[in-house]
Amino acid sequence: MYLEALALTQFRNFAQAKIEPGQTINLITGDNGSGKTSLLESIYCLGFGRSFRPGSYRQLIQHDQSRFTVFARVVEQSGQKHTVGYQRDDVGEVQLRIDSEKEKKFAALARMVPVQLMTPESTELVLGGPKQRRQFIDWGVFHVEHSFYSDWVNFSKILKQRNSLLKMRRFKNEHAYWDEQLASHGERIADYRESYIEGLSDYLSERLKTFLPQYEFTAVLKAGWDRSGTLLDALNKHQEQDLRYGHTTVGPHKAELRIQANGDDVKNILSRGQLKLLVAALKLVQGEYLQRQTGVQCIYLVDDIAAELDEHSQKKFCDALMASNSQVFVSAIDVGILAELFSSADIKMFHVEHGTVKEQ
Ligand SMILES: Nc1ncnc2c1ncn2[C@@H]1O[C@H](COP(=O)(O)OP(=O)(O)OP(=O)(O)O)[C@@H](O)[C@H]1O
Repeated sequence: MYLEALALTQFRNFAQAKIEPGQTINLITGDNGSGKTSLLESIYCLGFGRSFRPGSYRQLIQHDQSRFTVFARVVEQSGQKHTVGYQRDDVGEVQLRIDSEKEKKFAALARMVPVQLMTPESTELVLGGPKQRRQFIDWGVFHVEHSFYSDWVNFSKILKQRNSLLKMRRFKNEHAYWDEQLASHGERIADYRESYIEGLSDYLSERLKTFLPQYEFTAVLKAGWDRSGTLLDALNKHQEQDLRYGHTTVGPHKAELRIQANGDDVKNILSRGQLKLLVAALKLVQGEYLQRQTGVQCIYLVDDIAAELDEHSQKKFCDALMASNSQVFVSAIDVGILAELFSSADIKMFHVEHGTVKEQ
């Protein structure tokens, strides 16, 4: 899929802005503080319902205004078009629209706008805690396996209930009911994740052979409990411990994806630039896998491509972005080397200046 039109109202420093992006490479240029990242952020909001930058949603609303709106016309692989709209006001009220109809669930919008983001901070995916990697896997599973979402929502609700009972030490009487529910959703979540990582692994190995050929990579998924037994058994076994800690210590919410290079944690072995290339590989293959499994193409948002990548690495990354045939939005201060890197692509250029954007 791709965005045929994007319109922002009172979003960050944009009072009103409209663009008609190209189907492949879109270069967004402008000085520091002009609004390049904000433009990418607005697209990200359609896919995630929140920003990738720290702070509250209120910071997305233009100063002295009371709401922001992001609107897009989405073209599916089949050629079918839909309009999607996301509005949020300063008291947190959210209005979602798909084809002018009100929509209650953000997941419906997210499904229509699969977005992958690369920023200089994206290395947190491998340097940060396991939650980042669980979110990475879950993005993929959510878009590939549609029944995952209801298991995930139910699991999260029950986990919250179970944890509050554990905290109040009122767990014992009710535990059988909660544990059975939690275990059945949890087992399914683990199965989905396992088969997703299994499917993704071949694509990842291939991509890493080009990106970082000097290393042998492995990606091992730990389910969050010992899967030689059931989750129900693990919950029973850890009940004393859970009561002591006041929360559930086993289950898919404790899953971890361990990525190693030459048998060592990538954190210990790769340079900053190599880590960025690894993360680029992870994000690219998620898009590739999504397309293979569902026929849907995701949108790549790339903020400041040059940061920490040498020219050789930038070329590998840009070549892979072009080969994906997906819609890509790349921000940079000036066109500089980007025009050369993307010279074989059909490029559309936009220039941002003080919250206004013009096609060039
Ligand atoms: N809610 C808001 N209302 C109005 N202006 C805002 C709001 N939030 C941020 N800004 C301003 O919007 C401008 C654009 O920021 P943005 O991060 O998008 O710039 P950029 O072009 O990506 O800059 P850089 O090249 O430095 O990364 C900044 O000057 C910022 O102060």
